[in-house]
Amino acid sequence: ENNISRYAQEFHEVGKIGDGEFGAVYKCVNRLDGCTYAIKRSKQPLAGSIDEANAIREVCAHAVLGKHRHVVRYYSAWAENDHMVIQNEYCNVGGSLADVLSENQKAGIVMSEKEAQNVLVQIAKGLKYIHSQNLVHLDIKPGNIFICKERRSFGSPRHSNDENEFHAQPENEESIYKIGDLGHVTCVEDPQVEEGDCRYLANEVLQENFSHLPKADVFALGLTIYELAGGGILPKNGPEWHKLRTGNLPPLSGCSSEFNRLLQSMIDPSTSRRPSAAGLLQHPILSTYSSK
Ligand SMILES: Cn1cc(CCO)c2c3c(c(-c4ccccc4Cl)cc21)C(=O)NC3=O
Repeated sequence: ENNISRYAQEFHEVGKIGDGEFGAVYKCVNRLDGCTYAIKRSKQPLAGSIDEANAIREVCAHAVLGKHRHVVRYYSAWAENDHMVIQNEYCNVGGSLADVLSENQKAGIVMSEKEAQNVLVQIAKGLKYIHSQNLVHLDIKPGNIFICKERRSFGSPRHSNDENEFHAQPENEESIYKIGDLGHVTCVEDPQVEEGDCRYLANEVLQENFSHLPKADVFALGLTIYELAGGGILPKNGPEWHKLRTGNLPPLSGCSSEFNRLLQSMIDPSTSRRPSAAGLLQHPILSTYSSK
C-alpha cells in the first residue's frame, strides 16, 4: 500500500541532526543490518520544478560517485507519502566543519595550519575524484564537509613524526573529512548550474561563465580553508565580497607564507592560474600529507 512508510518500517529514528528549507536530516539505525545512517527527508518537489531537477541530480551524482574515502557514501533513495528520502553514510562525529568553525570562533581559536592542510588534502582528493567523473560539486563549504573518526590501524604513520608536538585528538583516532550534499552537482559538459552558497561563489560563475567549473570548486575550497584557518567571517555580497575576488587575500598571521600563497592561488581571479584539484596534491607543502 502506498501509505506504508519504508522509512518507518526499515529504520529506527535516533534523532534529528539537521534542519533547513530543504527538509530534515535524521540519524537512523537500520532495523535489519543494525548500522547507523544519515537520512534526509524532504517534501516531494513539484513535478518539473527546479527542486525536482536538483533532487534527481543529487541521487544520480551519488549513484555515479559510488564509493570514495572522501565523498559521503549513498545507499538508497525512494519516494513515499509525498516525501523524497535519501539514505547516506552517517559520518560519526555528528557534525560538519561549519560546527567546528563556529565552536572555534566561540572559543576564539583557529584551526592549526597542519590541520587546515590535512583538510585541504583530503577534500582535494575528493574533488579530484568528482572532477575525474566529469562532475562538479558547486557547493563546497564548511557546512558540506562532514567528519568521520576512524581508529588508526596499529603502526600507521602519523602525519608528523615530531613526537613532542601537541596533538588535539588522541593517539589512535584520525579525522576523515568527506564531501557531502551533492544537491548542486552537475556535469562539466552541459552544466545546469544551481549557484551554491554565495560566500564561496567564484565571480566567473556569478557572471554565468561556466567554462571552467572544476576551478570554481577549487575557489570555494580555497575560501573554505581560509575561513577555517582564521580568515574570519566571509562576506555574502558588497565591496568586501568583490575585494576578496580581486585575488588579494589578507594573509593569515598564524600560517606560513607558502600556505598563504597557496590559498591565494586557489582564489585567483583567473581560473587558469588556480591549481586543479590534482595539482593541489602535488604542491610541495602538502606532499607530506598526500603521499598516503
Ligand atoms: C546536517 N547533517 C549532519 C550530518 C552528520 C555529520 O556527522 C549529516 C550527514 C549528511 C547530511 C546530508 C546532506 C545533504 C543531503 C543528504 C544528507 Cl543525509 C546532513 C548531515 C550525510 O549525507 N551524511 C551525514 O553524516
